[in-house]
Amino acid sequence: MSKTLSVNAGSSSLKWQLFEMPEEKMLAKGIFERIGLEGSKSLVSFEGEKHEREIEIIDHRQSVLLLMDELIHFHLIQDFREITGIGHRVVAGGEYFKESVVLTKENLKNLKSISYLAPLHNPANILGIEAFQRLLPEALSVAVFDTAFHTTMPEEAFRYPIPTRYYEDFEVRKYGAHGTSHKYVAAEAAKVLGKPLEEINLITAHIGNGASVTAIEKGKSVDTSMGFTPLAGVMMGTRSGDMDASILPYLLKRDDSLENAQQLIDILNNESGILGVSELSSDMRDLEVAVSEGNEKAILAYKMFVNRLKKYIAEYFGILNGADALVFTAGIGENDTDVRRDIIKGLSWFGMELVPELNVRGANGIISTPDSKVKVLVIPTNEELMIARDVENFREAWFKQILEKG
Ligand SMILES: Nc1ncnc2c1ncn2[C@@H]1O[C@H](COP(=O)(O)OP(=O)(O)O)[C@@H](O)[C@H]1O
Ligand SMILES: CC(=O)OP(=O)(O)O
Ligand SMILES: [Mg+2]
Repeated sequence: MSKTLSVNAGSSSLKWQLFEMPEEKMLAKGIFERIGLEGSKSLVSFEGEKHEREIEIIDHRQSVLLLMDELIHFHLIQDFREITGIGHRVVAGGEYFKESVVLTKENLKNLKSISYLAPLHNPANILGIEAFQRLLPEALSVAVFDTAFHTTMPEEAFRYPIPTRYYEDFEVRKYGAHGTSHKYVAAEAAKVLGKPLEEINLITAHIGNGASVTAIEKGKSVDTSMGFTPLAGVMMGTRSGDMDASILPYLLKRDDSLENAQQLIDILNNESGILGVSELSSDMRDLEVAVSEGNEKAILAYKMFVNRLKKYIAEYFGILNGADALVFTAGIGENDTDVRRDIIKGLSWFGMELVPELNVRGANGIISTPDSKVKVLVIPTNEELMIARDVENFREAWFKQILEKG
């Protein structure tokens, strides 16, 4: 028996779970949410108890320090040495990391060199990795990549229609993200549907602060909405999603406050999406309060958000030549009944209809009518469990290696 800590740093949150492995017994879990926003808070739950406190959390660095404090404060561990394995979500692995790896010095160095593939995420992921390596130098430290699940995409999906040399010389291609989540919910959805994953096609919609839609054919990712970086695809909390690249040089010329392209990319990553259009907040809960008050910018942002999701979902019905089910997950996908209702309302032609009484917050399973040709499911994601499993896989190999060495 050993304790494994999974750390999942998202763009607006840091989620964690402490497991007893290999039993997969969840000992405690928590989330630091609305990082960098007003009203940030920490939630910790264990043994049926829930602890919530409002606390100003400026950035991911602070959330890592708070996590360390909370593990001791709530007596979840007496000593950090009880944690013998720690798994980190890392968003981008690029061409170099196609599967989970032990974070050796060499791997960490290579990881640092590809932060440009996920500028909002990889630096925060690395910050967590280094903080815990300092604290737990003996523990097995593993990186689990969002991009790994998407390595099965065919070339026609992952290439951009730009000169071939940009792919061959500079590895410009689609990598996708949220793969650990898409993979987890796909496997869980197959169980709910009572069909082998290898025999069904699914469209999974991971809608959190970052959002992506994936086309999954017989258990394999064949296309996904995020691209070279997690800036692409649907509209998000602070990210624009897809747009015409010609807008970049145009704005650089027109907007005197812009000095270089990087500044503009930062704006597309941090000041766009729901925040940029609503001029209010990046958080869907705040947006919906403003929508209910009749705020026009908020209403437009909401409509645009739903519109982009509908387009990708519809596109993937085409890529898959039909799907057995559409799966909603992540912060908005799991909790937001309005977003689910409005997406499905516009896609009824594809054979999906919701049962309003089933489309509730906290739903877990099928929420569509028995007659729906395509089932609609809500599956709470569990990236942390997937991460802990990968740590465990390495631990077995690691022990074997030690035994073999005698
Ligand atoms: N009850 C809820 N209703 C609507 N949206 C919610 C609810 N709970 C969380 N969300 C939204 O989920 C988003 C965060 O999702 P999450 O998956 O935690 O993000 P990330 O992992 O990208 O940081 C925020 O926009 C938040 O407003
Ligand atoms: C890749 C990505 O956007 O992740 P998150 O949704 O956790 O920000
Ligand atoms: Mg997330």
